[in-house]
Amino acid sequence: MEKLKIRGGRRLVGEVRASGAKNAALPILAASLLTAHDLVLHEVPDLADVRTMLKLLEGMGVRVERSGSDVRLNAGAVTSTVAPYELVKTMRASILTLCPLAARFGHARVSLPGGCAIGARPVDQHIKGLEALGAEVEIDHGYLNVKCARLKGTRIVTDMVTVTGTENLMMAAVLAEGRTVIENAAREPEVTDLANCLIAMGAKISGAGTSTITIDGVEALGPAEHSVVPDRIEAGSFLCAAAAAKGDVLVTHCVPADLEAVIAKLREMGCSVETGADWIRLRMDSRPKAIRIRTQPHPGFPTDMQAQFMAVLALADGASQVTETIFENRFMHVPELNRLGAHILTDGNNANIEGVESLSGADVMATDLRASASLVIAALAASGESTVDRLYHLDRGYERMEEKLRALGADIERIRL
Ligand SMILES: CC(=O)N[C@H]1[C@@H](OP(=O)(O)OP(=O)(O)OC[C@H]2O[C@@H](n3ccc(=O)[nH]c3=O)[C@H](O)[C@@H]2O)O[C@H](CO)[C@@H](O)[C@@H]1O
Ligand SMILES: C=C(OP(=O)(O)O)C(=O)O
Repeated sequence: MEKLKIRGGRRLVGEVRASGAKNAALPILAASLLTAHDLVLHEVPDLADVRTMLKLLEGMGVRVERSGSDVRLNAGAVTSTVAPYELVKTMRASILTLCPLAARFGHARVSLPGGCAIGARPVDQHIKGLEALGAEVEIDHGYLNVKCARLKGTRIVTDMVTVTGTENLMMAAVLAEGRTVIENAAREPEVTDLANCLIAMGAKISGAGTSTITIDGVEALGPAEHSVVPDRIEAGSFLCAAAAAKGDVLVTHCVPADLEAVIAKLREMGCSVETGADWIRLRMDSRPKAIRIRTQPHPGFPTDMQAQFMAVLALADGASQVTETIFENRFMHVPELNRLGAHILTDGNNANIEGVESLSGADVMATDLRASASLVIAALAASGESTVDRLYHLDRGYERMEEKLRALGADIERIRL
């Protein structure tokens, strides 16, 4: 068992580089199934979720060569179109293999991901869209079974904005016959990054990054090389760490335009934030101001930053309100933040945060990926020692987080029990 031991109260000063984005790397790795040719990727972060996706693809017969953050994939000799429960249960993003498999091979058997800590997270929009493209989808024994001839382009309007839903359907449509239009599409930068990779493979896609994506299907895709976009959520997490613990931190290898809503809220809290072409510098020396946050699909404030902001707002001068509109159960960090001395009350999807002057170290437990980052941030700002348990959540989505924080002056170490 591994835990993080953090002695808080140190200012964070220095430079930290964001890794490639988990949420872009995962769909792009799945996109390798769409071609018999090599897909060469750069900036693939070394994360538990990436390792799970590579294991899933290898299990299907995809050849994977990995060297640091470079990965070469070849799905020229796929032997299985099954995504087994044992892997899917550890990573919901496994559902992203569903549409590439159906589009290229005409069949797939993918375990239903099921609910998770932050909410029920159904995949009905993925299924509905794939059916509209002409596939037959059946559920048996917890698996989605898909059969289809060549998919046929159509107009799809999703009931809500869904990120992996948009990505999955875009991957189905690239090999379909004719034109597909996805309305109410997610506009997240990771959707655009996947589209850019697919375009490099020979797909015909326009409108990615807007709510209408148009795809003209092609018969086959070719080889490509692509660099995964920087992780805006990791970058934002380091900015929150500096806002909570105080200091002067420069985050490099990031896209400030992808973090507009986050930067606006950091400024509203009183942080000094400067940006350049691919960097963000945050300076903070005072107590944060209390603010209101409402999570929204991109370009609104991201749900994946909600927990980390709550750690900062726990220390604000005054009362803040956070409303979570995307996931029904994404406040599990609240009782743990309260163990560190925060005063947070939740009521449905609202959290009221009565700012306190200081937090104090405690033993806390991570419940999901961003909740773990939130606890690390709070512990960095707290006086005394904290431990953060259940690190496998953190390791799903942060590459060498403790090393990167140590380089900024944090007193943090991973302990093995
Ligand atoms: C791997 C990845 O990229 N994960 C991100 C992705 O998750 P993910 O793609 O799973 O999240 P969605 O955008 O699909 O979910 C948005 C909302 O739609 C609902 N929904 C979604 C699909 C569906 O078929 N039916 C349905 O009801 C979900 O339960 C949720 O309430 O976007 C989320 C929202 O920005 C982020 O928090 C996750 O980090
Ligand atoms: C919720 C997240 O990931 P996933 O969709 O993989 O659970 C996340 O990245 O914050």
